Amino acid sequence: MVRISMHILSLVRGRELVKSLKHLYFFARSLCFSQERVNQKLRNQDKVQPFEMGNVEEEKGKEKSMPIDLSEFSIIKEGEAEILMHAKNEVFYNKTQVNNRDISIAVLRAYISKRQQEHEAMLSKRMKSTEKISEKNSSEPVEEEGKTESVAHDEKSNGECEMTDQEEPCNITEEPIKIADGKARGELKSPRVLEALSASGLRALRYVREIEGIGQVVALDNDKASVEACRRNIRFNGSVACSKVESHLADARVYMLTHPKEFDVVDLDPYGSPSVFLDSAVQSVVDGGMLMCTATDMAVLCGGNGEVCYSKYGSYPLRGKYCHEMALRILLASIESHANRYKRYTVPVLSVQMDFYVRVFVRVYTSASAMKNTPLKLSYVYQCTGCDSFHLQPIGRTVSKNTSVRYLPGFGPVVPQECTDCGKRFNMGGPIWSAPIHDQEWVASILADVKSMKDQYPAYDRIFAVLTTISEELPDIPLFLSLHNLCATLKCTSPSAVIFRSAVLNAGYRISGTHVNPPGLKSDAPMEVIWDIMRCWVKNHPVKAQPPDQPGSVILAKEPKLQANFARAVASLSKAQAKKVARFLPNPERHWGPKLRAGRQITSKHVSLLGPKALNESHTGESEEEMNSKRQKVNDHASASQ
Ligand SMILES: C[S@@+](CC[C@H](N)C(=O)[O-])C[C@H]1O[C@@H](n2cnc3c(N)ncnc32)[C@H](O)[C@@H]1O
Ligand SMILES: [Zn+2]
Repeated sequence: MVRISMHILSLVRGRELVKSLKHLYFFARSLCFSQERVNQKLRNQDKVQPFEMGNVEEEKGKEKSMPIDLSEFSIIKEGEAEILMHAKNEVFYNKTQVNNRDISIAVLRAYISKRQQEHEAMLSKRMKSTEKISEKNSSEPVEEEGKTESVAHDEKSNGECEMTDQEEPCNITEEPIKIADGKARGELKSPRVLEALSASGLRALRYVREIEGIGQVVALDNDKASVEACRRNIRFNGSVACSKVESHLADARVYMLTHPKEFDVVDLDPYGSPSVFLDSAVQSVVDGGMLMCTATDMAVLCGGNGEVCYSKYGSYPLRGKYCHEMALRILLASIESHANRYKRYTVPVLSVQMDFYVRVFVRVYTSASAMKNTPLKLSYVYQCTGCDSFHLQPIGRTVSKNTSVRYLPGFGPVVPQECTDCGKRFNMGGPIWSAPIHDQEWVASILADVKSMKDQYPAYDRIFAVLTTISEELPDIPLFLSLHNLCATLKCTSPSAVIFRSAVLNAGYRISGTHVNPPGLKSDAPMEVIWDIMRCWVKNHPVKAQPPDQPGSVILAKEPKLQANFARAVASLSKAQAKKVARFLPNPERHWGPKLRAGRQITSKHVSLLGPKALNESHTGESEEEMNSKRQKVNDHASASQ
C-alpha cells in the first residue's frame, strides 16, 4: 500500500500519466508475486516486463530513470535486506563480508543504547545542578554571577558542550530543550549514520531494516553504477528503506570534509586501505560518535611491504606471528594521529581481525587536553631477529607532582643493542596503539545482545565465537607469543597450551588467548620468565645438540633463574574452553576471502587472492543456465544461513 501511495504521489508531482500507470501496474504486480516466485521467474528465464525505477531523494529530477529488466538480476538476501544483483557484477558485493556487517550491526545496537544512557546521565546531572542553583537562589536572593554562568552555558550549548580538562566529553545531537511541566528536558535525536563507501547499499539497508532506533543513513559512492544500484535497492526494500536511506553520488572525502561533526556514526568499508579517507572521516563524526573502519590490505599492514605501510599509515609493520594484531594496532594508531590534528582523540570499543581484514570501532571525542595522553597510548616494538622476544617502547610518559601532570618523552631504549636472550639484533616497528583495543564492558554487552537476538544475525555462530574469544583477551597486553615459534627457536617438542599456561600462572603472571590466532598467547610475563619456563621444559624434554651460535643454543646455555611449575592450574583453560563454547570456527566454504573491485576481469594475477577455482570459472564461459543455477545457490545459501 505504501508503495502504491508513493506512486500516486509521484503521479501528482506531474509525471506522465501513462508512464505512471504502467509503473503502478508493475508495482502492484510485483506485490502479488512472492519472493520465491520472482526467483522462480529468474530461474526460468522468464522475461519480466521492464519497469521503471526512479531515484529516491532530492536528485530525483536530475537523473532520468532507466527501465530495468528484472530478468537480468538475481535477488540476494542478507538479514532483512534484499538487493538486486546484476549478472555482470557491476557493483561490489562480497557475501563473506556478512560477518563484518553482522558485527557492525551488533556494535551499532550497543552504541544506540549506550548513547541513550549517556544522554540520560547528562540530563540528570544537568537537572541536579539546576536544582542546586535554584535552591541556592531561593535562600540567597543575590545571584553569584560566576556560578550561574556555567549552567547558562550548559543550557545554551544545547548538547554541543565545550570540553574542559576534566570533563567527560558529550556525545549528543540534541533537539532544542523542551520545557515540560516547568522542567528542562532534552530529547535525543535518532543517530545519523554515514555509510561513506556503500556500493550496492546492502549495509545501509541492513542498518535501517534491522536496527531499532536508527535515524537517517546517508549512503555515498563515487561510482555511478553503484549509486544507481543503491537507489534501485532502496526502492526494492520498501518504505522504511525509502524514508531512511539517502543515496548520493559523491567522493566520500569531499562529502565528509564538507559535513564536519555531522554524523553520529561514520562507516568506512573501502577496497583495500582506508588511509585516504581517515583524515576527513575523523572530522565528520560528532563528539562521542563512532567511526567504524575496515582495512583489507592485510599484506601491507602485516609487513609484506613495510615502506608502503609506513607511507599509508605512518607505522612500520613487523612480520611476527602477532602481525594481524599489529595490523589492528597500526590502524588504530593511524586513526588517532588523524584525529589529533583536529584536537580530537579516539577510544577503541572493539577491534576485530577476521577472515581477510581488520575492522575497528572507535569513539571520537574533542579535547585538546585529553589529546596530550596520546603518546602514552603509543609504542614502538622491538622484535628480536634471532628469537621470539619482543619489547614495547612507549613514546611518552608522565610525571605527577601533587596535582599537576607533566608530559615527557618516553625513556629509551628499552632494549640494549643485542638481545639479552639470544644475542641477536632487533628490528624496530611501529608506532602501534599499545593501549587497550577493546572496551570489555562494551564487549560483554554486545555479546549478551547478540546471544539474545541469535536469529537476527545470519553469521551468528562466527561472530559469537569471535566475540567470546575477544571477551577473554587480557585487555592490557599488546601482541602475543606463539608457543609454536618458541619451540621452533629451541627446536624442542611443544608443551600443550594448558601446560604452558599453567606454568605461566603458577609463576604468578596472567595469560590468555587471542581472537586473531588460535594458538597465540597473551601474557604479562616478561620474556626472561617465558624463556625460563621453556628452559625448564627442555630439561625434561631434551633436544638434540645444535650449533652454539644458534639463538636456541644461546638461550638454552643459560640456567633458568625460575623453577617452572607445570602442575595444571585451575585457570589454565579459558571459561569458554571449560564450557566447550566454540572460540574459532572454520570458514564455511573454500576461498572465503576478498573480492575484486566491481567490474574487474579475473586474470591469473588474482589467483593468490581468489583461488584457482575463480580463475577457471572466469575462463570457462559459463552458460546462462549455469550462471542462473549459481545465482540461485547464492540465494539459497543466504537464506539458509539465516
Ligand atoms: C568494498 S566496496 C563497499 C562495500 C559495502 N560497504 C558493503 O558492505 O557491501 C567499496 C566502494 O567504495 C566506492 N568508492 C571508492 N572510492 C570512493 C570515494 N572516494 N568516494 C566514494 N566512494 C568510493 C567504490 O565504488 C565501491 O563501491
Ligand atoms: Zn633474541
